Amino acid sequence: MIETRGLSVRLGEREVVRDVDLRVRRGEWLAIIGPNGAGKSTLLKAVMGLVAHRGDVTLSGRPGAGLKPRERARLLAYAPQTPALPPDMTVFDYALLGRTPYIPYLGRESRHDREVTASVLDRLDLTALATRHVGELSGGERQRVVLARALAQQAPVLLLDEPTTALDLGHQQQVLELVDRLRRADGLTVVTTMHDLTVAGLYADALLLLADGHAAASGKPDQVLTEELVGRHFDAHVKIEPGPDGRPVVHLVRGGP
Ligand SMILES: Nc1ncnc2c1ncn2[C@@H]1O[C@H](COP(=O)(O)OP(=O)(O)OP(=O)(O)O)[C@@H](O)[C@H]1O
Repeated sequence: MIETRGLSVRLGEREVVRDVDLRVRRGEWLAIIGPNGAGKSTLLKAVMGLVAHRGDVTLSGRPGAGLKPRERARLLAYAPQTPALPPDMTVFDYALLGRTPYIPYLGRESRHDREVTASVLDRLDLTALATRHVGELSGGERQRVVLARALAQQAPVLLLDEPTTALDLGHQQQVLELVDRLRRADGLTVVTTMHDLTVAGLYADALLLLADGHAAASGKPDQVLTEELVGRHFDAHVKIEPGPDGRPVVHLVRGGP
């Protein structure tokens, strides 16, 4: 479970996240949507404790502010949008870093830690790349390796910053289905930022539309993905229709603004 109250972040002269309250229960998936620069990544970083903020963050009932890094890492895993990867590290060793909250230092990992890591790599189609160096990977392969590290952490809350932007269609589906299975089977709580509004509405239970740092709308996908709200906040001309399962499908209309 994850909750924020009055979360605000000031960067330089600007308040880029303003007074955001959110609540995601165990096993729920919240997708944060919004135009470029709306504050989506900054909001995730504030929840992670990576940027100074005002307001409260509660993780699985515990105040985020008092948590030691190792305690936080056992509660919360995070896959950033553009992480710096150590180029000479192998894919396996990089994913194994996800186990560091449970081991004193790398090299002291148990057989269980290596098994968890191998299993995550397998589920993300990365076993064949396990001995390759991270610096030699394609963009989509790197993105899946970063996700593998976060999943190897086995924390009850997973924060993913645009997790599928570099992925081909098949790997997008593989990643989203895997995360979806984990939340259904294990009660994983998921918060993602996403630009593909149709995909956000397809997988998430709830959407938060962030505009200029504040929560402009929130609710079920069909309450947030309306032509009026999307048109206004993204400055886009769209048509939105229910898909085969009733979830909204967002189409761009040619000749828009
Ligand atoms: N270190 C910084 N100092 C000052 N402003 C910053 C800094 N980092 C980000 N910003 C600004 O904060 C705002 C929010 O940025 P953020 O990356 O959270 O947006 P976003 O919604 O994730 O955008 P995108 O969809 O483009 O990834 C932007 O206007 C950005 O320019």
